[in-house]
Amino acid sequence: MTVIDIPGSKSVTARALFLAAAAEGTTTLQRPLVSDDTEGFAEGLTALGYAVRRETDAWHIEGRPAGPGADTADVYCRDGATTARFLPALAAAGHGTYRFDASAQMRRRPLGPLSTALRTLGVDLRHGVKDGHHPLDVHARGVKGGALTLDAGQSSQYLTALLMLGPLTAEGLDITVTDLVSEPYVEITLAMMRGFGAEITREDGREGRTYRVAPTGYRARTYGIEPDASTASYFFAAAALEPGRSVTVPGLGTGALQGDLGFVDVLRRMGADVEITEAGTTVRSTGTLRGLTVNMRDISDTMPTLAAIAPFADGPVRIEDVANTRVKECDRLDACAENLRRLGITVETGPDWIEIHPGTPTGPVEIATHGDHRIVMSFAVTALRTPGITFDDPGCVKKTFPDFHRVFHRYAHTA
Ligand SMILES: O=C(O)C1=C[C@@H](OP(=O)(O)O)[C@@H](O)[C@H](O)C1
Ligand SMILES: C=C(OP(=O)(O)O)C(=O)O
Repeated sequence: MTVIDIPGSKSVTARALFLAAAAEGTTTLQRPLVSDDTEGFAEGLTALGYAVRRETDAWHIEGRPAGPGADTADVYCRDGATTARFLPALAAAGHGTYRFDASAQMRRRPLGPLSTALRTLGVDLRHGVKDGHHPLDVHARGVKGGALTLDAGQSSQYLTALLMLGPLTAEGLDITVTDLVSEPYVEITLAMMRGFGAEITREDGREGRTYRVAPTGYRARTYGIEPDASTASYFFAAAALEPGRSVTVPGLGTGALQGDLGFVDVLRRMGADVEITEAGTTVRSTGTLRGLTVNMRDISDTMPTLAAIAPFADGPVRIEDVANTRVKECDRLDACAENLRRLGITVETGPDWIEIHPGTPTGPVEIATHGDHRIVMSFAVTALRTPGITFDDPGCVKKTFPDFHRVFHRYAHTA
């Protein structure tokens, strides 16, 4: 049995940074993820005039309930969509003029429905180059609140940004959602907001579901960040793939917030032995890997993980309802298909699905990563059983797991 210590959750760290910045008092985050995305988020907060003090295993943030300390700021969001989508909402609650920009990769990713929603709330928000994309300018004068309707069918992050803004408005916010992907991420948001003192109720009506967020503000606290479930998926997949192996991830158990831990249920359906306790999760290979059809709308960050082990299953693996993976760091359906085909595997794709047929991936092949950390980490799992796999940009794992190659190599070479 191999025990793997997985770094902190990106999604939990990003939310915790937002909530801490907006809270009354000083918050300590224990075991935050230290990676390009979360360092970019913390730097964004610093640019906006928040005091963030970083120690090795703890980050301390002085909250500013009235909003950013800076009157003007240039915020560079790097590749991080949590930074690029959450921070403009935080800034909107203050008073000042803020410019947000991002990497070329993030500039390509949409945020139109979030911009429209913020404008509906009276925020003066202007796009610099292309409507619905970074860069953007926010002229913030506080947000009164009110009601709005949101289509979060492309990204749940629009909803998370607005929900987290809710307690900072003068009168509260009612958000009616007509469509929603990645719903478990919204559950993380709600649980964490409540943990920082927010009050939210939910009503399901004919037009959609409405979240009512009260204008309570947030309270500072000490908050422990759980390990990243999407990162853990590579190790769980590796364990399921290789007869005789098992992986235990401590700290990701029955109380985990992240929906992506549900990836182990997919592995269980494929034949792996899975045990989830309060203390952590263990996946063991049974020597069987069955094909299946699976809807991954809720856990689509783990779609590439499954695609990368799919050829080793005894029948086709069909992954459905993952259209939004086309607007991530790259078009992940196309990137998975392209690389699997280069490895000699038969693959079909549609607008929101991919079907992968059994086969023996064959190198040498240089994986086209498209600068996407998940393409690298997923095909590193394929490489356990495929000699000759290399990557055109192995370093892009820094987005969420800078130490991935060392940790994965050590896993691969310990029995
Ligand atoms: O809110 C979050 O922390 C995230 C939500 C998901 O995005 P979408 O809602 O855009 O699918 C997920 O893919 C992303 O990695 C992190
Ligand atoms: C899609 C991802 O990141 P984000 O949307 O937070 O940039 C991811 O980490 O897979």
